Amino acid sequence: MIEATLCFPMRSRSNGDDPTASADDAPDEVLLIEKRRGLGEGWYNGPGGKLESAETPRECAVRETREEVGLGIDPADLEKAGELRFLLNGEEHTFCHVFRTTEFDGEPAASAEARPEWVPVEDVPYDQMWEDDRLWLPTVLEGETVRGEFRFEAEGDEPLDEAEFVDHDLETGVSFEAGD
Ligand SMILES: Nc1[nH]c(=O)nc2c1ncn2[C@H]1C[C@H](O)[C@@H](COP(=O)(O)OP(=O)(O)OP(=O)(O)O)O1
Repeated sequence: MIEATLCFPMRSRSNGDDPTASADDAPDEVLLIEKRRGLGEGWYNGPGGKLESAETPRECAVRETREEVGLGIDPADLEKAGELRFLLNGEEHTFCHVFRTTEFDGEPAASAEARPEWVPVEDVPYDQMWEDDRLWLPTVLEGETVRGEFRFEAEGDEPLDEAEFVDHDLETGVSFEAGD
């Protein structure tokens, strides 16, 4: 079983040039990446990746976001927003911790792994993402929490991103342990 993370940096568009903007405006843009290699290559997602040994999910999300798009994040500024379990042919394939943050340093820059892009929340390209994302990501981008299980079926040893998405269970408004 793979343990992995996804991180969704968010900002408020109106905090740019708009003189009527206030810092309290709800975040309405999310930083997505076009993934250039690995699982889900060619699709949009948040920065993220697999945990390295002795790393916590928070540390992994911070490291992957720095490596993939160059943003600096304090682990304490990550808000836990979801836990997703991906099953392939009935077996647990990946357990993914989802984080959201509005606090980060720097400007996103492309890397060998990822091309970053700020996207208005209402324009998230769900047709160019994992099929399960449309089920849980809108809730995460609204500031809520999710816990889900997503079942994929494949013939032979096809990877998860070539498998067929068959069904799911999803809960919203879940609580996570402090420090998760
Ligand atoms: N069904 C799914 N929906 C989704 O939105 N993201 C998924 C997903 N299944 C896997 N992921 C994400 C979680 C994690 O961020 C990433 C794992 O992909 P990879 O194994 O290719 O990791 P990386 O490309 O980051 O590789 P490393 O840098 O070697 O860790 O894919």
